[in-house]
Amino acid sequence: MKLVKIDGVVVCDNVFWRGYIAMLEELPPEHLDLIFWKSANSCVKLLGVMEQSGKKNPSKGLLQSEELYQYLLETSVYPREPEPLKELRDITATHPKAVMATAPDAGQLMDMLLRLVNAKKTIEIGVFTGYSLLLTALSIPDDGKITAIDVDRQAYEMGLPVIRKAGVEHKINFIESQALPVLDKLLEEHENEGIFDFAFVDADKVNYKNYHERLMKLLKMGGIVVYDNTLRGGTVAMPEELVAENLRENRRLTIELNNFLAADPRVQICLAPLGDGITICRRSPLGSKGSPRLHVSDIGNIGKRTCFVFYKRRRLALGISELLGEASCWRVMGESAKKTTVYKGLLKNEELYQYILETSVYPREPEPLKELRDATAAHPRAIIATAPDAGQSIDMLLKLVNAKKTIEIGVFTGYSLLLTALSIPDDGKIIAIDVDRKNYEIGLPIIRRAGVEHKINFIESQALPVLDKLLEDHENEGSLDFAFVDADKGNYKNYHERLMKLLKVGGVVVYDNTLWHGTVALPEDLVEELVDGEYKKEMRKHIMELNKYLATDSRVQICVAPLGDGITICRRIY
Ligand SMILES: C[S@@+](CC[C@H](N)C(=O)[O-])C[C@H]1O[C@@H](n2cnc3c(N)ncnc32)[C@H](O)[C@@H]1O
Repeated sequence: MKLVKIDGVVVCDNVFWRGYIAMLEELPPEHLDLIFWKSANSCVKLLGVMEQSGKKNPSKGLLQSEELYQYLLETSVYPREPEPLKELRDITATHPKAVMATAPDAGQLMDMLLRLVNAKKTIEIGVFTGYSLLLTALSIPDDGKITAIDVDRQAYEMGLPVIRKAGVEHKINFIESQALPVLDKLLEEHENEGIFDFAFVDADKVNYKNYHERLMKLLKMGGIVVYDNTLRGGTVAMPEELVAENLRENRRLTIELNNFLAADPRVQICLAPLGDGITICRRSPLGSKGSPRLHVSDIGNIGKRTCFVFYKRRRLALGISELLGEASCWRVMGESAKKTTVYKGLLKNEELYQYILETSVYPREPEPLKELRDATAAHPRAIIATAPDAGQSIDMLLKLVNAKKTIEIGVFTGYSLLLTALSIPDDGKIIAIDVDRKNYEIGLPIIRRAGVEHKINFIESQALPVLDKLLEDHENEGSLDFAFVDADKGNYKNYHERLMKLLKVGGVVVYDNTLWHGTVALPEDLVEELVDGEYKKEMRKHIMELNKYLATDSRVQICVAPLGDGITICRRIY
């Protein structure tokens, strides 16, 4: 590791997180004002280490820099945070354990999910001062109900005056108790089975799997459970010996949970690096698309343990989730780590990104998509393909809006197109537009073999005239359930204006590359002009403009997630 001090600033070249940690331990604190860190993918990363401690919402350390996290909060989250939530966040900041509160960026995604499933009956395990509870209460309708459980009423009482003032206390049934007996009590009444739309779990990690088992009965099909802290400050991707001793047990439990959820065929999942990492699980029928790429032949219990019996590539494997340690579970369901996905640099290190891919994304990626990803890897511009982690969230969103009619702007070799085609029903339709058919033809044989070509209407054209043509026919207004935009950044705002007419109310549009390798949070003079054939500086300007524009557009609810190269999810409100 090379450390150089220039004008009081410590500059460190080619350090991976291993060196980074060692470096922080070695250096006296007065040297830690600014560290520039040049990583393998030639994107300069800026770490404001000392500044972090003074922030009201310091990042939980998942992203490439504190600046990127603050950019996300200040551009997209805070401007839309309802006043009572902000007040509750400020009160919580005075609590000695303020770090436990749900992060506002994770909160914004939860709000989106609550509205997408039209949540009315929800469960919250782990209330603390009530940030996620209040956001849920503000999101659900006036006759909605939240069963909120925490062992400690004192912290809840810090937030209670704000909840009262916001006029939503009547939606909350706060129970001061251990959560397990409350869930078991609910399950004694058969009519409670399958009646909850949504659950949020942010409590004792040791019980997450027990909560999951109960929630699989309490949630309705299509209902959502969100688990918090599933990336644990990134420690899940670190070798144990590099993790502070007091964090090891939670790291171990989190790794176990992640493996368990990745193998659970009862849910479709998405692991997103928001807050401290959240895992979204959508309860779906056994054997449906989006469940692990394992053929589940049986599911049952041995004693209190849940067992999955599955085949993989014609070999029978018996995976007893609770009996398997992380290594053996991995062996049963893991993919060998082939790097066919280009890391876009948003997270604190590539290891964390690979962890998400290998734990939650690749094991569930349908075979044709994997094939298309491999075929794309040989393309000289493979970097522009939609990232599989972003793809997994798109698949979740498609399901949540029951998408049938969709549009895609920017097809390239067809990764996002194929995943959409696999996700929508057999009579679903996708209008897919790209100026270049040649690349689409790389993926086409795979799309054909997957038996989904009939859902696709590929149009080789500039996208704007196609959208304008669609809008000439009034019948097309409000006809689309979903749109994915991943093309020329300079036109995103033009696409948005058209899509606000073509999408139905409640429909979703996802924009790709909205964090642009993290350069949105870098000073302009640190951004390289041209990288891998992309005009970084110019695109950054377009993207930053778009982010500001979307943040103030009242026609949509938004959520920015650092998946792939950053995606912005917009749900049309009116
Ligand atoms: C980032 S790639 C799309 C990646 C794709 N979503 C995937 O899953 O791999 C961008 C694509 O947008 C196309 N494109 C650029 N400008 C366009 C325009 N004005 N209209 C239509 N397509 C355009 C490019 O040809 C390129 O294939």
